[in-house]
Order: sequence, then C-alpha cells, then structure tokens
Amino acid sequence: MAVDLKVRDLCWGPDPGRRIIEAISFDVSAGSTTVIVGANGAGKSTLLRSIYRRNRPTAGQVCAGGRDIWQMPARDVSRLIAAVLQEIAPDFAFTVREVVAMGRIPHRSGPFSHSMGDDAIIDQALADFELADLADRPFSGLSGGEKQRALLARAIVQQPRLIVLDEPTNHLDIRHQLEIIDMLRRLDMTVLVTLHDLNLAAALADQVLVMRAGRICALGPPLAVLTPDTIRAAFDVEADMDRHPRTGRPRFSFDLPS
Ligand SMILES: Nc1ncnc2c1ncn2[C@@H]1O[C@H](COP(=O)(O)OP(=O)(O)OP(=O)(O)O)[C@@H](O)[C@H]1O
Repeated sequence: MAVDLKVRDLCWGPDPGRRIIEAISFDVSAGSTTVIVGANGAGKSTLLRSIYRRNRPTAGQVCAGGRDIWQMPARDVSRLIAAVLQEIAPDFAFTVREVVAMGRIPHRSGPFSHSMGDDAIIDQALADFELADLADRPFSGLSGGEKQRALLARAIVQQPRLIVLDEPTNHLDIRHQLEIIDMLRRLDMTVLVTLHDLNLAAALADQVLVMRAGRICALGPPLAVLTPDTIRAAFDVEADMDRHPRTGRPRFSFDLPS
C-alpha cells in the first residue's frame, strides 16, 4: 500500500558553510506522482538523496507514512522506499536475474530464506521489463538502457511503498521511455521522480516541483506550474505550449532567449 511523503524545511550541504538545498517543504499524497524538474545543478539529485536515506539532512525532516525515515532502522526504510539512481551501476559481477533478485533482500528473514513467491515476483518483473531473454546474461554486458530496465525491475520487486527515481528514462529509447512512464502511472506506489523532459513530466505528474538554485521555485499541478514564466526562470529558455492534435496532451517546445 502506498504511503504519503512529507518533507519539511529540508536543508543539506557538504559542509557547515555550504548549503546545496535549502528550506525545501512539500507533500506527496499516497499513491500520487510528483515529478521534480530543474536545470542541471539545481539540486534535484541532492534532494532525492535525503529522501532515500543517503544524505542525512543538515536540517529538516523527511516523513514517509508518518514516520521520520532518519529515525527508522535502515532495514525498515528499505522495505518502505526503493531508489533507482542515475549513477548507474557498479559493474556487478552478477547475472541480470541475480541483480533483479537483490530487490527481495529487504523482505528476507535470513540469507537462505529465498522463497517460491520471490521467484514468481522476479519472473514477473523480468517479463514486464522485457528482460526474460537476458536473465542469465552478465549484468555488466548489458547496454545502458537494458541496465536501466534491470535496475527498475530490481526496485519494483522490492515492493516499496514509495519509489524514488532519478532520471529513469535517460538511457532509454523512445519506446522504452514511454513504457516506463506508462508503467510508473500504473504503479500502486507513491512516486517521486526527476525528469528532464517536460513533455514526459506533464504526461506523468499529478504534481510538478520545479527547483532552481537549491530551492523550490514552483509547486503544483503540471499546467499551473509549467508556464512560460516559470520555465524561463528555471531553465533560461523561452517556452511555448500547445495541444497535441491527436491526444490533446500538452506539448512544449523551446527556444533560446533572443
Ligand atoms: N557532496 C557534494 N559536495 C559538493 N557539492 C555537491 C555535492 N553533491 C552535490 N553537489 C553540488 O550540488 C549541486 C546540485 O547537484 P545535483 O546533483 O543535486 O543537481 P541536479 O539538479 O540533480 O543536476 P543534474 O540535472 O545535472 O543531474 C551541483 O552544483 C553539485 O556539484
């Protein structure tokens, strides 16, 4: 079951004199999707690192399902939150199946407690991400997009209640990008994801959070937030929005400022 996320006055910096993100507060309701957008270096990955429990905040709180994740045992957090990260991948000396199976570790009671249920969940994820034919290949030999799909499958078999994804589409071809967006839309989880593609962001988000220089510069429903003024402020580009003639979906195009 999905959980809500509350982030309050979150700050993080590498040393006391330097803050990379500052005074970040927002809510994500259970089962909804928030897409974080912003220019390179705006602080998106840094924000996510405090949410999936990598960077301890220098101030503020992150609560998932009403519990402060920095006060919980790490194992409990790994049952609650899964992360799919940009920093691909240690060149694991494992097969694709073994990498995906690692997602089940937080659910095991001991090193030998692998169950038939685990196998069924892993097989399903391999099929969903079109990895069944690659299952016995070494992970290190996969293409960038295949690795990305394997890491997504690993997060899904973790059966988290909140999934945090940092640019999950950045190695994927167009079809696989659309499939991932479609899959994220259907998940019975709370989703927090960074994307660079504002068209994908608008298609996926219940809520868009725009970051600029380590702070939130806009937050709300996609079409309320992704205005030419906000896009100019966040990305220093001119934006136009129209509707796709067939689907009716919003469609953005961009130019450098004249
Ligand atoms: N541990 C660290 N020590 C020093 N600086 C850091 C550290 N982590 C991040 N930064 C800096 O903080 C800024 C924000 O980085 P971050 O990776 O969060 O940006 P981002 O919005 O995710 O960017 P991108 O779109 O390029 O992935 C960058 O200038 C980065 O160099």
